[in-house]
Amino acid sequence: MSESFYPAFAILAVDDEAAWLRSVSLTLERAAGITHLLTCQDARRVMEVLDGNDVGVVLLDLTMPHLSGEDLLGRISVEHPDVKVIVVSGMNQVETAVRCMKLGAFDYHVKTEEEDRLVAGVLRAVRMQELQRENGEMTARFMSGELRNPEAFAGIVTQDRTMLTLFSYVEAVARSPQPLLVTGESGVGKELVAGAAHRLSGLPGKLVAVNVAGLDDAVFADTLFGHVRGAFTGAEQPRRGMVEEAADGTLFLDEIGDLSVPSQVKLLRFLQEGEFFPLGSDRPKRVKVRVVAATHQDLAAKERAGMFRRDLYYRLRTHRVRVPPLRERREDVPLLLDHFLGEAARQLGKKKPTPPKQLAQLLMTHDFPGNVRELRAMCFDAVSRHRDRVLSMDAFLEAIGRHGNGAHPAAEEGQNPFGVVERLPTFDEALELLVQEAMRRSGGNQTLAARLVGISQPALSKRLKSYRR
Ligand SMILES: Nc1ncnc2c1ncn2[C@@H]1O[C@H](COP(=O)(O)OP(=O)(O)OP(=O)(O)O)[C@@H](O)[C@H]1O
Repeated sequence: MSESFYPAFAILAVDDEAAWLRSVSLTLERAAGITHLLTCQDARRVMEVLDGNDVGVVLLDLTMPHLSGEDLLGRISVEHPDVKVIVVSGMNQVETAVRCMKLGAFDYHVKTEEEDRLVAGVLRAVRMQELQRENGEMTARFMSGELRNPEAFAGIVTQDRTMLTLFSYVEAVARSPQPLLVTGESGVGKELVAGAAHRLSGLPGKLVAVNVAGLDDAVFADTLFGHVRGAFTGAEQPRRGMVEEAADGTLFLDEIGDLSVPSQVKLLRFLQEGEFFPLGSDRPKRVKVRVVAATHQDLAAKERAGMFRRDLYYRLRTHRVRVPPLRERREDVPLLLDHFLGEAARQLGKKKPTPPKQLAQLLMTHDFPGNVRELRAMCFDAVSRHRDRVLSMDAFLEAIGRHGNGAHPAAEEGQNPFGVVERLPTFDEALELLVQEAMRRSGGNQTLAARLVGISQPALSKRLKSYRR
């Protein structure tokens, strides 16, 4: 069975009339892209089909020879309670509808109603089934605490518990067709998470990344949806958009918080309908792509401020993860340091340098506003300057502003830390507090504590001794 069948489970249509089965199959495929459909004309075979296939939704006729739809509904509710049954009856009778709902039907439709309503009902049942499955899978994954495919995260170096829980979540929702929203500060590794989500999705198509920041609406539409020949002056050739490039794969929309409001409308329409119009064309195209969106912005705040459409926001955050900043997982710093020193040495054709013992400890005291990207850049800079066997701390000290050059960043920003203190400490008290904090941050390492506050180790040691007296 092709991977691109939608949805992941089958929809079983049961009716003794072959013409209705044909018509409903065509309608569901055309209007909702549903291609994973089984049909059954003989009511007596339905339980056997359910036992032998992964069926999530059943469309059930009520009046059939041999076995009534109501009897079947009762059996399905008992033997396959997770399956959503939509009764599609020839009769518009309230009493029958009420009886069916009591027997466990998910929904009740009448054959003569407009087909849009049935399609919407089927999509509701599909979504409900998907959510139920995702929920079950996530619970199982969290309970076991194990990753089924740890290799999908191999490029993401971490030992942090929050990150490992995030991996379990991403794995659990990876096969969902619904969007995944990845938030977190710049440089935390959001793009790496998107890559893992794609690898785990099992989708046969490509991962296509588009940075939507700064795209005006026309460029956004052209980039995503492409154009036909002659769509605008200069459009001499038709061009496929990124959505088509990502068909049966993943479309990664980076910096989604910067999307203009008109472009938000276009994206929402595509997410809701699964179809789009290339520029200059009035023929809709339909493709299946999984959307993963990322932003370093606070989308909830943007939504509250009216700068991000609420409907799109809720659609995008169906599944969501927040990648924590590096300062919230400082124990990752030594691992990442080792990883990037190795990577930098390989790329620069050098032998991997040995870092001084205190380096990791020093870096763990830094807040890394630029997160993992900042640490990576520091390592590359240090390795490119490196000559001797042991790596010099200087490049790192410079990068984190501890080299005695220039003022402390807090002072530069006009935020003197003593500004908030009611009673100013005396000079000696302030020094003692500073030394204590440096010792705390350096984990009791005097050499490192001395570097943090810009004095020599013997001078620090002398002060410590004087405090003990
Ligand atoms: N845990 C990690 N292990 C190894 N490399 C990482 C890790 N996290 C981030 N990186 C590396 O750091 C750099 C920044 O990561 P990435 O581009 O994924 O961040 P981002 O959150 O998408 O940033 P932005 O918001 O600026 O787009 C990349 O070179 C990436 O490979």
